[in-house]
Amino acid sequence: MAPSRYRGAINIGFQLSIGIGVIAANLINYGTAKIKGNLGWRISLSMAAVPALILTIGAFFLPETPNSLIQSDKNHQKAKLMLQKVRGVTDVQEEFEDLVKANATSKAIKDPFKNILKRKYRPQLVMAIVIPFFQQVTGINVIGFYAPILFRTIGFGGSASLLSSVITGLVGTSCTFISMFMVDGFGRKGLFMIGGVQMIITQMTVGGIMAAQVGDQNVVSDGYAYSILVLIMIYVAGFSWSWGPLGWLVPSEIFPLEIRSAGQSIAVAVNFLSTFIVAQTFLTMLCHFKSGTFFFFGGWVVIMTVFVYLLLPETKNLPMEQMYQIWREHWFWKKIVRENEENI
Ligand SMILES: OC[C@H]1O[C@](O)(CO)[C@@H](O)[C@@H]1O
Repeated sequence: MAPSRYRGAINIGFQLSIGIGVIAANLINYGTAKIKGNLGWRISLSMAAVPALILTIGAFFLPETPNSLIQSDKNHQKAKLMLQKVRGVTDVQEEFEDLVKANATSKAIKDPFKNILKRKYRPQLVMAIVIPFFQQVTGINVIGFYAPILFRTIGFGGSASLLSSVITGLVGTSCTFISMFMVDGFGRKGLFMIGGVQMIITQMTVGGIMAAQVGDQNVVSDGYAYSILVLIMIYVAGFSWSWGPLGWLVPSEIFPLEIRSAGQSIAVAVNFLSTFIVAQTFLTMLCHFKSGTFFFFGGWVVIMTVFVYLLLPETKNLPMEQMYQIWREHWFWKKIVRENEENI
């Protein structure tokens, strides 16, 4: 329902909320870690139930949306009244008719998972898989999990964990906020390129410094330690205005209605699966690759930046109904989707 001119900004609210949640969790952990005895971790763990509790109680007071009233075919008049209430105006006829039409269309859709396998949807299927995968192999969660140890290793001592939460939290959230203002004007591809280059340079440089400086004693000079801190901040900034929000936004806007539910499910499943795999493997990877870990993820960012440059069309400001055109006009995808146009 978001107007196409603001679709990017509104969608980025999702990643922004994740970022605010991460800051809140980090600060709670920092505070509870100071509690003596073994009460700290219990408080920290149980605080995770607070947002869930608010949502659960809130659900009891949540009114039906106009959409769900139309969907359940209960009462169109009630749906219209609800739409008027939500919008705060009485003239909602046009939007109401759109909703009824969209509902009829979505009811007519059968087998979205079978549809998405058709050749004409190949670009969308590829994007549904690779974009969330790429978001995770930027290595963001490795930096997030490993940052406290990294900062301690290079000599930041006790303040390391607060420092890392400030870095991954405040820098990240502010840059996601900036992304909200840039995404519909400047475009998705530009942000992907800038963030990608930032992450490549910073990861390669941190890897280089770690390889050259961290010996058996695990100490680096102050100058190098501060350089690593600044480099990690630039890396987090790069992620937070590119792959962080856009890794959710782009898959959400490229699927036509016929495959939207399947496409979104695949994208979210690939994201969580990739997050799980990276989280489960990065400790072993750090033990074996050491500073090579930074080159490994940096290498992925090179691949994904080239991929976006060559294979992802710009999607800013385009109404969702016209999105199918971008593949027909694209130098590569047109060969895949056009050959099969008679099969639409
Ligand atoms: O939402 C996508 C990703 O962004 C982060 O929240 C970091 O800002 C990650 O923890 C998550 O995997």
